[in-house]
Amino acid sequence: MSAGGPKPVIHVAACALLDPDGRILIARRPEGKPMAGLWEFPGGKIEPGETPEQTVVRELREELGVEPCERCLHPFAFVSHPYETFHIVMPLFLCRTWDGFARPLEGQEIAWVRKEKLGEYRLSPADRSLAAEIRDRL
Ligand SMILES: Nc1nc2c([nH]c(=O)n2[C@@H]2O[C@H](COP(=O)(O)OP(=O)(O)OP(=O)(O)O)[C@@H](O)[C@H]2O)c(=O)[nH]1
Repeated sequence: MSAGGPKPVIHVAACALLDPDGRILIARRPEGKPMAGLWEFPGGKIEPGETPEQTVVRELREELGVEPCERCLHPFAFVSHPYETFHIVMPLFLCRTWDGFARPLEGQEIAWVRKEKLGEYRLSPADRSLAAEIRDRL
């Protein structure tokens, strides 16, 4: 692709798990992955044929071993953000109910964070406006 040419648009779906104490789960991208070390909401790329809800259910299972029901996923916000080599479009769901105990299954670090403290973590650039939305609207 030539510099300044069109960038691929990547469709991702992510979820903020919210516990009864009002804390939100974020995960730190492990070494070896692009944007390693930055904190994000659990989720991943939407595979062909998947709905964003199905992506979130699959990724939460793979990454954290938790099982939300699809109807527990509430659309909260979305981002459309230009990165250097791609453009990300990502809905963020909110989930307060799930089965299982969230644990890091893919070598990632996880943290349960109060909404006021999200800004203290080094978030992926696309997620910074989402953290502000959570702080203001939740
Ligand atoms: N999961 C997730 N990805 C995000 C967020 N914000 C953000 O910019 N991204 C970016 O969106 C892309 C999603 O890729 P991913 O690596 O999580 O997805 P995946 O597990 O399906 O991909 P892989 O199997 O290729 O590793 C990455 O470039 C990631 O940095 C977020 O809050 N959650």
